[in-house]
Amino acid sequence: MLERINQPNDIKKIPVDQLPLLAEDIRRFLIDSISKTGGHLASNLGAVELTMALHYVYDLPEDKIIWDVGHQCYTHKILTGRKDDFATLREEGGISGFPRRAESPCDTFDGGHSSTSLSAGLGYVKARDLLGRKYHVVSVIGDGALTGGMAYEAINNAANLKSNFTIVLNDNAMSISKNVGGISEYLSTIRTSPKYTGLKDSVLDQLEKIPELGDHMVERIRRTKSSLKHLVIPGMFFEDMGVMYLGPVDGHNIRNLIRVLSEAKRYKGTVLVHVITEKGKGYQPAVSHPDKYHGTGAFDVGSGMALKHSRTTYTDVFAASVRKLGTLHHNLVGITAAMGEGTGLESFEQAFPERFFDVGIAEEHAVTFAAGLALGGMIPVFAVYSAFLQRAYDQIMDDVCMQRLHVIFAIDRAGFVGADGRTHNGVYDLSYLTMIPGMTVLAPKNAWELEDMFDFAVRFHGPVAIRYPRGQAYIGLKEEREPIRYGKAELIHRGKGAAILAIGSMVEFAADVSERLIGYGIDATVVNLRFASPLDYDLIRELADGHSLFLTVEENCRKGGIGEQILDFTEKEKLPVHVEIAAVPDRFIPHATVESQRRMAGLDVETLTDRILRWMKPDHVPEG
Ligand SMILES: Cc1ncc(C[n+]2csc(CCOP(=O)(O)OP(=O)(O)O)c2C)c(N)n1
Ligand SMILES: CC(=O)[C@@H](O)[C@H](O)COP(=O)(O)O
Ligand SMILES: [Mg+2]
Repeated sequence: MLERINQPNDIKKIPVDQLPLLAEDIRRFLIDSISKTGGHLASNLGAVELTMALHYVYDLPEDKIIWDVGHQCYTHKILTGRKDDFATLREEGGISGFPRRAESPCDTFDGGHSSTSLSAGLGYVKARDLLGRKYHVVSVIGDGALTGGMAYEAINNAANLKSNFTIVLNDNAMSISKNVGGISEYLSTIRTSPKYTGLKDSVLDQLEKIPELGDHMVERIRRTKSSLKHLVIPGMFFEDMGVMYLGPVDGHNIRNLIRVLSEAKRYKGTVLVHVITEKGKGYQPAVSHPDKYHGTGAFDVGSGMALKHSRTTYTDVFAASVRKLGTLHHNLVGITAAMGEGTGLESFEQAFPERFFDVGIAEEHAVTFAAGLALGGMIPVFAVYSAFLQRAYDQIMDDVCMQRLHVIFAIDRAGFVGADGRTHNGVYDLSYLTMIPGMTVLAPKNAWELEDMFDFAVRFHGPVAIRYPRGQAYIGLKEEREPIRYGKAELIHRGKGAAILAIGSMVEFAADVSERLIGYGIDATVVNLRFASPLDYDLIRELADGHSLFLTVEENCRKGGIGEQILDFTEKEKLPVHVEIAAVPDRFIPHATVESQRRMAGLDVETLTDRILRWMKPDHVPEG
């Protein structure tokens, strides 16, 4: 059946009663394909029928389907002619794991970060109406993404709309972990309420009874609900916000989905179709552990076991540290914005459930919530991915830093992240955090230093951020373990001529570069900066004597990074040293392996070595 799908709208040539067979084929394809490349398996398995129904009802690329986050868009990619590209999913030069407008005219909004689809959809709707165009706009949002504040800002803005805007709520009761909070409880009440059952039947019964869907169908349903307002009516929250609610609908019954979506398409106003799906559907290991298969590496389909086993990660080190600190400090609390598993904070949750807060996908709230906790006498640790913290910039600045509050930011995925690509690369935090007055920013060179930095951060008073990369923790330079002192760098090796000033993940590279340089007769100094803010200007000033070259190395963008700050300092102080800056260039680096992304940015041992040789030995001919 899948061989009949080669371009957008091919699905419409398949009779409705055969669509379940196509769904089976798609699921088989997804499991087989993702087991080889890795990817977001469970969310995609759950959204197969929903995506098929959307493609059946709407005309692409004229109509616009906007996927929230976008991690569930694989069936959409298959149905729009990209099936054969799945062998390259999330690989360098291959298709992205998220919708990308550059990849297909059927991708209408680039995804990656959560809770944006309703705002983007409403923007399309307004543009359509103003320009007198006729296409339809559908935003597909998960129950997890619906915990994000932007979604409500958009719903608020969509009130009283007089033209069609369809929101599909794909509710599987899961974020990455189990969805939590008030909205999740509300949705669960709708799903399970006995009062709802009768009403659900009546919605579908009415649709079933009408052979040709009447124009006024939705209005009739709305009137019926209004007259029953004194009961607990499913979706009344949305209705009260001015959004027509349809559902809940079984998200694996394609025929019903097509009928309800066709009806929603006719409605003049904002309509929300509440679709119930099962995350991981069709693959038992993913149904049993949707969190583990939310995003996965390559795995064996038979056993469900991962093909690669990673060694201790920085996330593991953080998890152990924060748990230990939780035992020592009874006022330490952990906060996550729906990333308990990814950040390792779930280990703290197991030990101290009453001191753990999953606030939903609400990074802005998490930061100001932490500010309140700090003022109330707690030591909050907000564990968050670097790229997602970007959302909460104003809150970090005004609510935490201006009030000099002791909030600890545990910033995971700082640096390149590989397969998720440019939306998830955490290569801006050193710039956006160090420019805030009073913010202390650290980055560890290895596993032990991360532990030491958390000990330091808990004893510190004031806002403090520790950033560390995705993946395996570096276990070299174990013997270099000077105590952490505020604003002080660690001198790993004192040489002469050239000094490499590196931070975090790049200290390992600096050590490798210095070893290579020995072969060229250069005894380079190696500095582990440790603090990005405040920088150790005393040491920098001291090193300017005896070194004609500084190579600064950071896995962060050049603009506003530590390299620029050191260059600025040496110029202001008129220090007799040339500063070479190795940092992420001024462009978005696409998905690839982390090694390759670093190479694209010039952050690899060969390039760094060449940069020093070019300065120290002008006759040097670069390798390759
Ligand atoms: C701003 C932001 N924070 C966190 C994430 C990480 N994240 C990606 S998907 C997801 C869960 C989304 O749940 P839901 O919308 O219900 O989709 P499902 O996976 O259940 O299909 C989270 C927390 C993100 N992409 N963006
Ligand atoms: C879609 C999304 O934002 C997350 O699922 C993300 O892909 C997780 O990344 P990690 O694999 O680094 O936890
Ligand atoms: Mg969900």
